[in-house]
Amino acid sequence: MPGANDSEDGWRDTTIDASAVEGDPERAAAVQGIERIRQSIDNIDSAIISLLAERFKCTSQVGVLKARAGFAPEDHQREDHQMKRLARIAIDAGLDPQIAQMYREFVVTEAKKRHERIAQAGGDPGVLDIWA
Ligand SMILES: C=C(O[C@@H]1C=C(C(=O)O)C=C[C@H]1O)C(=O)O
Repeated sequence: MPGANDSEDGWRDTTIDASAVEGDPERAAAVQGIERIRQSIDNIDSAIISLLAERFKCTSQVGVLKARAGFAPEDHQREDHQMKRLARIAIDAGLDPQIAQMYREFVVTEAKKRHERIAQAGGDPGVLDIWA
């Protein structure tokens, strides 16, 4: 396909910028549309990163309370509840619930790793590079 290259990681790759237009009006319209949508994608990514920072601040605070009270990092009953809840929310929102599960697995696993580090430091959250 014109304009597509194989990238190092094996994906077919096209850099979408003015050079991708190649004098073709259909491509020019596509590039314009993509650039407009990318503004919203960037805004969404900013919001997600800010929300993740807040989530990790919260889970680290839970980690401190757990470590000081002698509780283990994991609570599988809470995780089961979250799994079911997020699957329902994803389906209602029109999102593949597998994506919600991948998100949940990622954040919960990272939260528990931080709980372990806090517990090993005797409940001191300062052990984390940054608070989150
Ligand atoms: C943050 C907690 O600790 C762990 C991490 C969880 C999370 O990231 O949401 C959920 C359950 C626990 O396995 C908690 O118990 O609330």
